[in-house]
Amino acid sequence: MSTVAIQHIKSDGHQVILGRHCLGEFAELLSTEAFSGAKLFILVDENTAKYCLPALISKVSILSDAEVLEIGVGEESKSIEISTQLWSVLSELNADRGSVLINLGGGVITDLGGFVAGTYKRGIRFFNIPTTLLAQVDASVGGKVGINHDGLKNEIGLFNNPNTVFIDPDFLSTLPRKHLLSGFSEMIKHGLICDKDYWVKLKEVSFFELESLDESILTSIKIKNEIVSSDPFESGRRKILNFGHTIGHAVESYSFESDTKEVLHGEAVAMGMVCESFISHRMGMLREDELQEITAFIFSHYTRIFIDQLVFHRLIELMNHDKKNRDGEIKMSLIQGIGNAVIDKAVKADVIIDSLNFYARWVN
Ligand SMILES: NC(=O)c1ccc[n+]([C@@H]2O[C@H](COP(=O)([O-])OP(=O)(O)OC[C@H]3O[C@@H](n4cnc5c(N)ncnc54)[C@H](O)[C@@H]3O)[C@@H](O)[C@H]2O)c1
Ligand SMILES: O=C(O)C(=O)C[C@@H](O)[C@H](O)[C@H](O)COP(=O)(O)O
Ligand SMILES: [Zn+2]
Repeated sequence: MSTVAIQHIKSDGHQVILGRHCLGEFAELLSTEAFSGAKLFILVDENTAKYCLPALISKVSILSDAEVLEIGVGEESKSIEISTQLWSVLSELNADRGSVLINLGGGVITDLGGFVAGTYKRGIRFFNIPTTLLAQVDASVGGKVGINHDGLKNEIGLFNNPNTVFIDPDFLSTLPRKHLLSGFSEMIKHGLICDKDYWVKLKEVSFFELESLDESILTSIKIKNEIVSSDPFESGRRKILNFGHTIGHAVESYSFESDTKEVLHGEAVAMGMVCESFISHRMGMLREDELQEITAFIFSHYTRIFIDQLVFHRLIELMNHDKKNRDGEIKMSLIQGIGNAVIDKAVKADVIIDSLNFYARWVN
């Protein structure tokens, strides 16, 4: 959109509103009868408190009276301990069923905040104001909320939609490049699973002029929104959004328990997409040249994550916990050519090991 007019995208019973200046609509909404007298709470982490909260309050002045709940930065905060602390603080501050939680941050804040809002007193209203690329194009939309548990990603959670999602790409101006790239990985996924033209366009994206990203942010939100609206509770088609995640989540979970340096969600998904493209090729669904095209593009943006061959079996153990599995088999979402995903494909451990070796040894 290289700063297109504000977009209103209808979702499952709520709206996603996108655009620079869209927060003016949030200010209007909060001054309506539906929110009159409601106690307002804003959930932030240390970075969004510093980089995003002042801008939010200056654009939505009613929020200057809101209670700010600040948590530590990073994936570790997506935990039952932090959830418990937030439930307690809400209770101490007399939050009632009419109260409202505003999640201002990346995917950690929107996943955790949506979970806390959905469970506190059996559910209070909440808004998402995503401030990372990853949360703007993926995490804030679709209603999957939750926390990690026993070292497993998103093991506990709900489907719980916000009242409205307000996406202002201006927030991205302070986001470090590694987090921009992490979000870009989910955009690549959107192209690979259902839009070949978009995949081709993404090859031209520049991170030096952030405004040039706006058009792609809109495309990604439309893709994600269309998929989740067609299958909100992931009984079938929605599983295509999990392409790259069977292996990606196992790598992230492994990074929690090992000395490996922290692996960001999008980085792990980028690795997962290379491996799962290899598996798609091995199963006769993806041509060799397409596999090479995907792999070369991903390696041109992301450095290789090193995982010792000796722990490949541990990754398989972690994959045995994936939510898509059935009948004791690892079930993956794969691609049948670029732009076309398929679901529920049973994949044997030896093929997964081969894909991890392909990733570890790939050279252009
Ligand atoms: N629910 C879903 O559908 C869904 C989809 C994709 C990912 N996720 C989840 O999202 C999480 C990852 O989200 P993320 O990548 O946004 O991580 P994050 O929330 O940890 O944010 C990344 C970093 O950016 C900082 N930050 C946020 N906004 C900023 C800004 N505007 N300027 C400067 N710094 C800023 C944060 O403090 C953090 O350090 C993972 O837990 C993943 O599982 C959920
Ligand atoms: O919205 C979805 O559906 C997704 O799968 C989007 C993913 O990018 C996201 O990482 C999601 O949180 C994964 O969910 P999970 O069910 O595999 O835990
Ligand atoms: Zn993801």
